[in-house]
Amino acid sequence: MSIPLPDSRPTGLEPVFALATGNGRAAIAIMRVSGEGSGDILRKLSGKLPPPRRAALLGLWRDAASGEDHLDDALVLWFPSPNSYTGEDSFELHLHAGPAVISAVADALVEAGARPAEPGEFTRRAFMHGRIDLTEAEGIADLIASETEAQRRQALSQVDGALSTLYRGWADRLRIILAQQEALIDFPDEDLPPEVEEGLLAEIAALNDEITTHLSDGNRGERIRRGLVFAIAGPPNAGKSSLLNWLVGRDAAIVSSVAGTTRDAIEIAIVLAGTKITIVDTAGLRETTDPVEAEGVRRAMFHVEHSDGVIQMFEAGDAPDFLLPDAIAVCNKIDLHPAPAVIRDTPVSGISIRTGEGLSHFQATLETKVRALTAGSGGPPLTRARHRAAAEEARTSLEAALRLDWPEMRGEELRLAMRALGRLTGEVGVEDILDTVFGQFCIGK
Ligand SMILES: Nc1nc2c(ncn2[C@@H]2O[C@H](COP(=O)(O)OP(=O)(O)OP(=O)(O)O)[C@@H](O)[C@H]2O)c(=O)[nH]1
Ligand SMILES: [K+]
Ligand SMILES: [Mg+2]
Repeated sequence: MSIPLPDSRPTGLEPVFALATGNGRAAIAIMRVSGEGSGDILRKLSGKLPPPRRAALLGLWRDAASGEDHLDDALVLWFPSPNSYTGEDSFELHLHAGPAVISAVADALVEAGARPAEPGEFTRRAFMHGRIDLTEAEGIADLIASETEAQRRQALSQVDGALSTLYRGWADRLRIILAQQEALIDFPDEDLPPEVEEGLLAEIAALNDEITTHLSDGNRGERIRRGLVFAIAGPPNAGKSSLLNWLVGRDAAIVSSVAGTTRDAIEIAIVLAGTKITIVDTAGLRETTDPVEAEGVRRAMFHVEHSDGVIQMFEAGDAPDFLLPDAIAVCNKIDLHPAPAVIRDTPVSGISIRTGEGLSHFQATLETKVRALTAGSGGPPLTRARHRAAAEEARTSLEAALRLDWPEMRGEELRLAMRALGRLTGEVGVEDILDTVFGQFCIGK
């Protein structure tokens, strides 16, 4: 016989509300309310509670009992705890999206005892009530912010628990390692065969290797999340601004025959190979006495150093002496002169922005580069500096544990590694970072 679950269970947090849909003209606006006492609020506005998780068309009043102030007729969804996004009693009102309707309903909710939600508060509550862990909450924020296929896929897999499963798997293994280490501490080594300690060290080394592999992913998850940056660099008049304009499909930067036209770096985002790419057009690199142009050159060098990739551009008939490491070499104006096929073993893309020759080949080269920078094998990639820091901390402690012979000290390092893994999923010691994580959300999520 199974014991029926209670209809709803109190979670102790005051009711909050927010618009879950965006501003601007729309047919429907969804107002979400969550927290203890949400049922009473819904009863006050609509006079009743609809059956759980079943859409019901109900009239809403400032006070349904007195029939005072009819606010709207809305589709209402009632989600009793724990089967809701937050894990709390909550409900949704699908309102007619007029600003006057929304503000009247918001006023009525305040009058009924709810307060406006903070950014990310619904998801924070979902985390607090154990509905999701911290990596899943971050995945939700990323999914809401996703603009490209690659971002969407990565965020969704994180929401579905890919990172969470990986990190929990490590924590489970470390828990067993720790228990074995405790046994070694409790029973002097003469009582235990040496294989026990050897096996334990092998386990620590294996876990350490996996975390190291996870960390040496070339930052692909972080890159997909924030997008890649490619700088176009080269001498004045190579056609850098012309190439930017071609890539973004509009006249974004000034093109002229005057060498030194571009001074400020011009950054424009496009989507290439399903990935967000910010293209940065920079000032032509040359010695100059003009202080404004010199500042432009300094900024160009900064972008070359801090981008994920460089498109090194030059004119046909004016090949450079050296190529930047890993740069895509592009020779422009092949309508005027032939391009070299390679420079120092690096293949060169010959193009003419004027005639269009070679441009589709160049674009394919760029897409290949983008894929190479974001492709990876094996498990899900970490997607935030926070993940990297905690995984690095775990690795540092595991490496220390491998070096230490004294069981108590090894045990201490293993416990530190355990803490670092717990922080990844938000199980331990994360109070100080919650504001940062959830503060990045929009209001209403
Ligand atoms: N013949 C020919 N001229 C081109 C081609 N592409 C660009 N140009 C011309 O080359 C000149 C310089 O182009 P820009 O795009 O301003 O060059 P840039 O590298 O941005 O120059 P700076 O900003 O001064 O460093 C302009 O007059 C363009 O019209 C091409 O494929 N063939
Ligand atoms: K120019
Ligand atoms: Mg330019």
